[in-house]
Amino acid sequence: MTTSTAPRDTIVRVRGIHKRFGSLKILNGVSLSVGRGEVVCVLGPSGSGKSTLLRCINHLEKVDDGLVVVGDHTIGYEESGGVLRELSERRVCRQRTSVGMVFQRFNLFSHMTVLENVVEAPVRVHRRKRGTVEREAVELLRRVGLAEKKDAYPDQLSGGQQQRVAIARTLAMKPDVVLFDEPTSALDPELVGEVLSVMRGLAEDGLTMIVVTHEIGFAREVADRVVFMDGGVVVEEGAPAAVLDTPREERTKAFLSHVLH
Ligand SMILES: Nc1ncnc2c1ncn2[C@@H]1O[C@H](COP(=O)(O)OP(=O)(O)OP(=O)(O)O)[C@@H](O)[C@H]1O
Repeated sequence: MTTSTAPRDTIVRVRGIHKRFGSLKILNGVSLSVGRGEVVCVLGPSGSGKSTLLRCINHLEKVDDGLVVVGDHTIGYEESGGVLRELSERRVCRQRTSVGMVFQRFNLFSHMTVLENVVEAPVRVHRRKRGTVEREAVELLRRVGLAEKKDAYPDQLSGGQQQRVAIARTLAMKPDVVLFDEPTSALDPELVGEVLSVMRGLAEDGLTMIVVTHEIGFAREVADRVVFMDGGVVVEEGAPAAVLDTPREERTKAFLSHVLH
């Protein structure tokens, strides 16, 4: 958490995005700005569109309307002569590397060691030198507390350890922002704490994070801002204490009383 009150550069701008699946409207004009180094936790009931929002931010889903700007890039588009043109899938893939994503299911490559899992994408996608990437990967594994497991295979690790490797793998791409989609929901309860503790450390180190979570305690403690979504819109947002302890909107109150009791 950042205690400074100085204004921060905005790194992510989500502008009025709409997304439907068939006749179902899932996002109905969501806007969100995230400052560099800011931690934003997104809360809301099941089906409110939280995962879809993250998937639209990194263009895993294409929006029907609206724009997502990360740093200098309008995700999925390039500007030429004041006109936005859609990028080819190959170029979107490269652009997408500025937006890291940690999923509920970590899907590590089972035939690769922990170190190989972390090194694979920077070498393949960014075509960086393996030696340099390996040194950085060991440092990242140290950061998530798993340097001693670098030669292990995923099935030799607990779920919590695999998720920590997945976090290191995401960081290895040096993203401008990391999206976490319920990163602890698939874990046994006793393994949740170790992943949240790694995420808390990354927040303290100044990583820009958007975290969809049901962990209200984490949101209260680590978030700079909490965003409450329902029905595909942002219902309320603000400092964690304001949204969680003195919510203004009835829908936020109803959700919190349901999850906290
Ligand atoms: N690819 C898809 N095709 C059709 N419907 C989808 C697709 N992806 C999501 N949906 C639907 O969109 C709605 C919102 O889903 P989303 O996963 O964004 O919600 P959520 O707020 O993250 O919920 P949860 O907390 O349960 O993960 C759900 O009703 C879901 O079934």
